[in-house]
Amino acid sequence: MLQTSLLTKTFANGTTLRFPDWKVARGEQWLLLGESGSGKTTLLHLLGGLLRPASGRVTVNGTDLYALPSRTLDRFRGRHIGIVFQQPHLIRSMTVEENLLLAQSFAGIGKDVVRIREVLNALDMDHKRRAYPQELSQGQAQRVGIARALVNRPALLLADEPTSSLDNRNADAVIRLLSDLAASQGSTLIISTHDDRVKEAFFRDFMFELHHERISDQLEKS
Ligand SMILES: Nc1ncnc2c1ncn2[C@@H]1O[C@H](COP(=O)(O)OP(=O)(O)OP(=O)(O)O)[C@@H](O)[C@H]1O
Repeated sequence: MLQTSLLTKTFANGTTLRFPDWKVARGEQWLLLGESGSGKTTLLHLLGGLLRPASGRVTVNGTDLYALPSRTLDRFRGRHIGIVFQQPHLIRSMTVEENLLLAQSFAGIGKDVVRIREVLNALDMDHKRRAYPQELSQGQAQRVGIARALVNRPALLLADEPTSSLDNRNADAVIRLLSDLAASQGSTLIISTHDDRVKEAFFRDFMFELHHERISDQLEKS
């Protein structure tokens, strides 16, 4: 369902990152590993249609992302790709529910409050749907970020260091939720991390490892 070929990214200062090809099948759960600066965030942004590559291709469900005009790409991302960022970046003047309604509206999907409540319930956050982001704990805000990524039932769910600001208990809960929710709705999941807690939780799954500026190793644990 996800395929990259000959991907490179060049930044304004001339830094070029090169990524070998990667194929991910529908419903698989992967960890993207690598030390700080190895390119994990860059690769996730390329996969999520957020960062145009200098060359190469990203195909999601048969669609060549960067061949789409930018407005069509935005709509495609809203419908098919959910992204959990390191910090949830919720809109502070909007309640939890309004933040999720906005995600539906960006995807061109009509208001579906039933779906919003279903996702919030799954994350044990329904009681906070009328709360504003600044009234939430870090762990709660991160769960709203996950709800926003899941609300449109994305085929592809990308999470960039989702546990970096969380304590052990919350980190554990977030990983379990991401994994269970992705599995229950058939989403493909990719989590970037250098967090050992995540590696331990994902010992049965696939790993793609980045070393400095290139992905040099692909491991499959059984
Ligand atoms: N906008 C930019 N301009 C120039 N160089 C950049 C830019 N963004 C990233 N880089 C460089 O690209 C490399 C990869 O960065 P990236 O943020 O993708 O790494 P990472 O593996 O996600 O790191 P971390 O785990 O610290 O978040 C780094 O060497 C970084 O300095």
